[in-house]
Amino acid sequence: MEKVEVFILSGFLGSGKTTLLQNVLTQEKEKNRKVAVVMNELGQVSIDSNAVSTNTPLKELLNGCVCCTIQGQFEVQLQSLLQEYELDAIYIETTGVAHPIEVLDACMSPLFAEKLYVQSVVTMIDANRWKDRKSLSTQLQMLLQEQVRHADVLLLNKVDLLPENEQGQLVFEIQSINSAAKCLLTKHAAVRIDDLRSVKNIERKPHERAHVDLDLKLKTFVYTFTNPIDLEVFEEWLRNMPDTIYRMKGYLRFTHSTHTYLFQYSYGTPIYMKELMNYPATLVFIGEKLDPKWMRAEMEKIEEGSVEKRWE
Ligand SMILES: Nc1nc2c(ncn2[C@@H]2O[C@H](COP(=O)(O)OP(=O)(O)OP(=O)(O)O)[C@@H](O)[C@H]2O)c(=O)[nH]1
Repeated sequence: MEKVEVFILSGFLGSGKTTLLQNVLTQEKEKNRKVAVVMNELGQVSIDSNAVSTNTPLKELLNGCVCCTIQGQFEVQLQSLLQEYELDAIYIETTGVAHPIEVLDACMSPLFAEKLYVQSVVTMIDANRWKDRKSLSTQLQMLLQEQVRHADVLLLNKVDLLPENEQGQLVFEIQSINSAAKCLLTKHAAVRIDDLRSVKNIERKPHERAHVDLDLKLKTFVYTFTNPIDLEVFEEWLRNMPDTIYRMKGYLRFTHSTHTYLFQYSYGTPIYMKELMNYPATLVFIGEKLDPKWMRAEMEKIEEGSVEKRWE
């Protein structure tokens, strides 16, 4: 029996892992290959799973990181995928703070030795985030380096947002950490699956531990708005929020529109996309020093501010 190919998609919060996943799933569909997805999210609510079409087998691992707290669940999910489906490939989207080697270790369990073949660890890098990484805490800087160091393929993504004359320097920095990996520059994670394959067998290096729960002070916070909110009030809050909130994603409803919007925020860039379906207005926040009490009060202020705006 052929082993099932496994791709581990790693990379910091908001670097473009889900965008890459959508790209490769489209290509796999064109090739008529049967693939499954394992999606791991830090928070207890999944937003990204809607990016995977309903006919792709999907296992979600919420509220923890495969690389530390929920390794056991991960093995169970892999096992059930292998039992339920005849697969050509499995794509594993890790949380933005996962250590790639620890996820790899989980796939290398003796349980799967005869069934899985880990094709590559692909690390997405948000070009501007990398450039300004010194503004992150020391632990997060270390994690970013580790994600680069242990990749087989490095995708320097979002180069559309980076001046062309700065690209060379970033590639140089990244390659000086990991010269064996294949390094590609991408916009919206546009890459051919074959580029994620055909990599040399890289010797796995010993790694520094950087766990979500133990070393990093990253927390998640989830909030559901009861009523539509005012876009200006919300954006005012975005401009002033602490810079230790690294990632937000979820659905929002605004007073100016009847639509639900998919909202994505990573590294200073908010994106709103009209949704065809109506989802609850639930927003997931990921950051350091996230105090739930303070966050709840802030979200309530946005709701109150939106009501006041209506009466102005
Ligand atoms: N301008 C620009 N935006 C991009 C690019 N790639 C992805 N994005 C946007 O960046 C945001 C985050 O992308 P995702 O693919 O969700 O990132 P992720 O790594 O899956 O995020 P997490 O799962 O939260 O860690 C989304 O709004 C994407 O549309 C790119 O090359 N250029």
